[in-house]
Amino acid sequence: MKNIVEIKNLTKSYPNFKLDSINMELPYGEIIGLIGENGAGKTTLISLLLNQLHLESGEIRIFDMKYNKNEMKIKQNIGFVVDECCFHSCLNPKEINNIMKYIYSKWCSETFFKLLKDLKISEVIEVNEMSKGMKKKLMLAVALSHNPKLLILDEVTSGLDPVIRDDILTILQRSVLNKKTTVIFSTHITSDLDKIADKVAFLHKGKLVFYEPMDILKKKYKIVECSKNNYNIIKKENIVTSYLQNGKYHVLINNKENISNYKGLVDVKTPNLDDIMLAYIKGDRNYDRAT
Ligand SMILES: Nc1ncnc2c1ncn2[C@@H]1O[C@H](COP(=O)(O)OP(=O)(O)OP(=O)(O)O)[C@@H](O)[C@H]1O
Repeated sequence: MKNIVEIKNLTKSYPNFKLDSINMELPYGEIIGLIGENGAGKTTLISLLLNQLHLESGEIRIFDMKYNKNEMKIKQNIGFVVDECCFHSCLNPKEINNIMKYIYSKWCSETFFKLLKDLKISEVIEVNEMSKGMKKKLMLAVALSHNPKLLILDEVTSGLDPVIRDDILTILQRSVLNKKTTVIFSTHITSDLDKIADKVAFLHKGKLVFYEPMDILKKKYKIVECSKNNYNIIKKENIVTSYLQNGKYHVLINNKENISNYKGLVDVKTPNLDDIMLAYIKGDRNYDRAT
């Protein structure tokens, strides 16, 4: 099997939200970033991948297995970090190590204590004495200490200072290179993805807008800023989405458009992930979109 995870037509509904027919394949040894505005469905998708929520329809296969009969086998090979710290507040890392030895067959105390040292977490501080960032780092150390094939991380770098964030990104990259681990992580810090992601999945209102390799994304779009008159000279079939802000049109176009035709009439730049997300989200809100 060439994919570590296969998601087919995955759907989950709440009264005011639907994660809608998600299809994704996660290959071995890649880092996949999951982006989207607040409430887009990232945590819902991650919870489904961890079998913390029941899916309504569709299928998830991990290591070519489904959860219904193989939960233990699958979970032995997954490391995860979720938003809520899942350890009892009275425990310290030394005690957590003693518990994890019995939970994970491939648990490695040496790796765990080395990671705690690298991440500057004391072995004897109790969870209730830890800051939010320290709890995140503890969860990451646990997630990485049983040699997982798949890491599922919900906002692992949020609330952490830039130095620790950089250390974590390096640890993740190393893990992928050395062990062919696959990482899927949700984040609002798109610059972290610029540094390490192989692919990016963008969720918007429960739908997967795109799931693309980073290098292709970088070549696929341009952002054009222009007046309304000049907006009208851009070929409509090449406009992906657009919005009006501060009297200027911001237009996400696909790279087929020959921008040199409009020299001097529009400002053109290569968008980063934030620009692409903003264009989709604001364009969708119909901020006085040009017609
Ligand atoms: N238990 C629940 N009951 C009803 N609605 C829910 C429940 N959990 C999540 N939702 C709704 O599902 C939608 C998606 O939430 P989710 O937490 O997956 O978004 P997210 O992309 O992770 O957002 P954020 O970036 O803010 O963490 C939201 O509209 C949320 O209100």
